[in-house]
Amino acid sequence: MSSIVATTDLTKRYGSTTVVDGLDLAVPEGSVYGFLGPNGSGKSTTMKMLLSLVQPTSGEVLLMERPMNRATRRGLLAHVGSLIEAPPGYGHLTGRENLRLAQRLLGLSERQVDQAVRTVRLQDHLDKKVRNYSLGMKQRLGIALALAREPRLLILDEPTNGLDPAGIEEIRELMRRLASRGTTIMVSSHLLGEIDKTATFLGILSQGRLIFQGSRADLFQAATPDVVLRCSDPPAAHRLLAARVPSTLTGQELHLAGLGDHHVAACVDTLVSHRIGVFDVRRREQSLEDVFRDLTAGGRL
Ligand SMILES: Nc1ncnc2c1ncn2[C@@H]1O[C@H](COP(=O)(O)OP(=O)(O)OP(=O)(O)O)[C@@H](O)[C@H]1O
Repeated sequence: MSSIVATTDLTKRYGSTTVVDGLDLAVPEGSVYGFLGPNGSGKSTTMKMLLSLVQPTSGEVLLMERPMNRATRRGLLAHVGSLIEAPPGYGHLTGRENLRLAQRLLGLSERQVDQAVRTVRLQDHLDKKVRNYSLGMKQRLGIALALAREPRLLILDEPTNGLDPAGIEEIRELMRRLASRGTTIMVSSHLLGEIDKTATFLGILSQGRLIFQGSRADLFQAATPDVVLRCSDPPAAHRLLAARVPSTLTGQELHLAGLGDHHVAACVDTLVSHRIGVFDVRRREQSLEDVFRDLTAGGRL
C-alpha cells in the first residue's frame, strides 16, 4: 500500500521545547487515518507542518510521494483539502457568498461547489449568514470549502470538537461516505471514541512522539493486556510476585501488568513451586479506550 503522507524524522522545536519529536508517519492511501493524542501532544503542529503552514525544524514531508518544498508546495496542495482549528468563513456573509468567494479564489467550477455542498448536506442553509450557523453547520461549511477542489487527501483537525452527539455522528457518517469514494482522510482527535469507529488506521501521539502506528488489530496486539490470576493463596502469591512484576491484589484476584507469555509461564512456575495452587489465568478484556489510556499515560510500547 502506498503512503499518501509520509514523514521522516519530522521535528518541530519552539525555543528549547520539542513539541513534535522525530515523527515517521505513514498514512496509507485510501485510509481513514485517526491521529490521536491528548491535548497539547502536537497533533495540530504536525498537521500544520504537513500543510506547510508551519516550517519543520528538521525532517521531511512527502505528499503523494513527492517532497514538500517551496517549489512543489502549490502543486501538491491543490490535491489537499484541510480544516485546521476554527472553521473558516466570514460571519457577516451567507454560506453561499462564502462559497462564491472560495470558488473565485480557487478557480472552481459551479459543479464542484454544488457537489461539495450536497456532500455535507448544507444545500438548505446557504442563504443564512454564517454567524447564525450552529457549530456543526460551520464545520460542514468548512469541510465543503475543503472538499470543493476534489482533494485526494483531506486533513481535518478535531472536526468534532464542541459538537453534540448528533453533530459528531454526522461528521463521522460524512467521513465514511468520503472514504468509500476513495478520499484519504487524516483526522485528529483527543477522544478515541469519536473516531474509533471510523478510522481504519491509527497513529497515536504522546508528548510529540508517535507511540503507535498501525491498524486497530495491530494496536491490540502491541498492547499487552493485564493478566488476571486466581489461586489458593492470593496474598502469598502477591508477596512472591510483587518483587518481580507490577502486581496488584484486588479482592481474591491478582492483576499482573505488562507480562509477555513466557513471563506468565514463569510466574505460574514460581507459584506452583511454592505450593500455591493456580486455578485460573486469563488476559483481561480491554477496550480500545483502555489501550489508548495505557499508552498515552505510560508512553510505553
Ligand atoms: N507557536 C508556538 N509557539 C510555542 N509553542 C507552541 C506554538 N504552537 C504550539 N505550541 C506548543 O506545542 C505543543 C503542542 O501543541 P499542538 O497544538 O500541536 O497540540 P495538539 O495535540 O494539537 O493539542 P490541542 O488538541 O490542544 O490543539 C503545546 O504545548 C503548545 O503549547
